[in-house]
Amino acid sequence: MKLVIGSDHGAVELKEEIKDLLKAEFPDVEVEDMGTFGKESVDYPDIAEKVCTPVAKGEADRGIVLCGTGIGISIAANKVKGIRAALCHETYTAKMSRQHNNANILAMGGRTTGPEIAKEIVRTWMTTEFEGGRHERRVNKIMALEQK
Ligand SMILES: O=C[C@H](O)[C@H](O)[C@H](O)COP(=O)(O)O
Repeated sequence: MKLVIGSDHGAVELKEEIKDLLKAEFPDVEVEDMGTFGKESVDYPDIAEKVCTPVAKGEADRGIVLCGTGIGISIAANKVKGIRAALCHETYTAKMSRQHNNANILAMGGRTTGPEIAKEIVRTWMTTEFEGGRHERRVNKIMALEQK
């Protein structure tokens, strides 16, 4: 699996924590960091585009996007055709975002979610599969909205 990750200046530390977790616990996952790499202020829609474009094109399987709250970057991510981004603050929604919504992007906030909770969310999100069935019909309807 290939995973792309990116954050604005509001979550650069959380991004590093998550990369460390992925390296330690998911060594088979290829991780590409799309930035930002410092504390200088950047615009989260630019980061969302950098992460979501390869996922939408099928060049990466999944992505993780981070900003101060996770709100702005998840809104931006969901504007990219083919993206289903889920903003998660705890593990239940992370699990459901995979089982029911087949989320291909996980969004979190570096100013709202502590590193240990965030790591649990990532573990859950990385290891939960889409259930399909009735959920597939609904996800297909979500994707059909992009054509209207
Ligand atoms: O939803 C947006 C994110 O939380 C941003 O990280 C936040 O708006 C950035 O704010 P500031 O420019 O004040 O650091």
